[in-house]
Amino acid sequence: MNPAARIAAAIDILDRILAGEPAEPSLLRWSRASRFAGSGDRAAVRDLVFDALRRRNTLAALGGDLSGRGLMIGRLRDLGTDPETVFTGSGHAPSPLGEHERRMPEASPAIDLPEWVVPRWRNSLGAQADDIAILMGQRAPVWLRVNPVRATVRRAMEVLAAGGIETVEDDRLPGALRVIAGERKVARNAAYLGGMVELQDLSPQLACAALPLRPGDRVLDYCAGGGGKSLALIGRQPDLRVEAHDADPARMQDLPARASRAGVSVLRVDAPSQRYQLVVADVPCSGSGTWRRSPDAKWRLDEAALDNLVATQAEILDRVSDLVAPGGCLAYMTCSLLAEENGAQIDAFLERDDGYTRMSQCLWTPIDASDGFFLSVLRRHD
Ligand SMILES: C[S@@+](CC[C@H](N)C(=O)[O-])C[C@H]1O[C@@H](n2cnc3c(N)ncnc32)[C@H](O)[C@@H]1O
Repeated sequence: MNPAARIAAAIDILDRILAGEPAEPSLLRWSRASRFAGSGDRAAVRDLVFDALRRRNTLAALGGDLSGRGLMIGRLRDLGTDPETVFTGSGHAPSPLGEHERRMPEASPAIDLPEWVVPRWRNSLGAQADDIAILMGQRAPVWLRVNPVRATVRRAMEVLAAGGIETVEDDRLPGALRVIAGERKVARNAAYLGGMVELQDLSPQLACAALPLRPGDRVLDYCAGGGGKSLALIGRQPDLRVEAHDADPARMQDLPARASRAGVSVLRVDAPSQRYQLVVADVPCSGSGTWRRSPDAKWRLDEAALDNLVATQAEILDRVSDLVAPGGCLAYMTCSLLAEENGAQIDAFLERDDGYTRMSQCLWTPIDASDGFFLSVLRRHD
């Protein structure tokens, strides 16, 4: 496919997404119906669609319309390319620009967030709010966590490099590697398949590194999902006894294979009833800190869904508060940047439950780390 044909494909997919279809199924449907498209075409079309969703308001303003065509016209203008050179109608290129599309719209600065989110975003992030919104319009870097059970950092970097994946270490955390070339090859690389590295963004790695852990501690990962936090914690302290729980056990189905690849063991528990030295609650959230990875989610979230998430988070806090041993810690985490899911949620919990003291609290953002990620560590009184 030539560049114009890829843009034409992205226009069709974006129109379906704007009509309400989720992004991944739309892309999959297009891939299945387009056997002629090679892997390079599929990756390029995916990038066009996701780039457009990340900066939807900006590109729609530049393209004069919130539609697949408007977004692609806006993207070309943003890149300094005259859209008429691409929208030619010849071959598989999109049809020529209409009269209204040819007119360059008056520049109006746009923030790439849903309108209802903007006041909450600014209220949560203060003076950095608009800069963070701009960073959320860019592609996310890929980060790896070296698993010390399987390899040294140097060895992991060598195995990755042998497969064409270049990485650099990061001053903020030993064992965190930023991928600077070959991102798409990671899942097929021997270092990944052999458990030397896991895909994990820098910010949750920093959060896991900040948790208090002692050899032999009993730890509960209460919202374990695929087990990213469990594995990161055992990587730091292999003598932990980690148990994983999730309200939806199917979410943990990959955990045994991931743990065995990493050379560690994690016990899955249906109904935790013991007391633990550390309980991690990596609660369901808006994902607003990861919107550059899943920009579709940014436009699909609505106020009612956010209210439901905030209520679920409060219920989880109330439920896990009794699972922490006296003197132990509760680590509340979200990949959100919104105060109501983060600091305000913890303030409200501490008002309801006087058995805890806040030990530390941190919000990482793309300005100082990578994805937006929140951690609050609370200590249960003896
Ligand atoms: C942010 S994800 C967890 C990601 C995971 N910790 C990781 O690192 O891969 C939140 C998880 O919480 C689970 N969940 C939702 N409601 C829950 C509840 N009431 N109790 C326990 N887990 C819940 C979801 O099924 C989901 O897997």
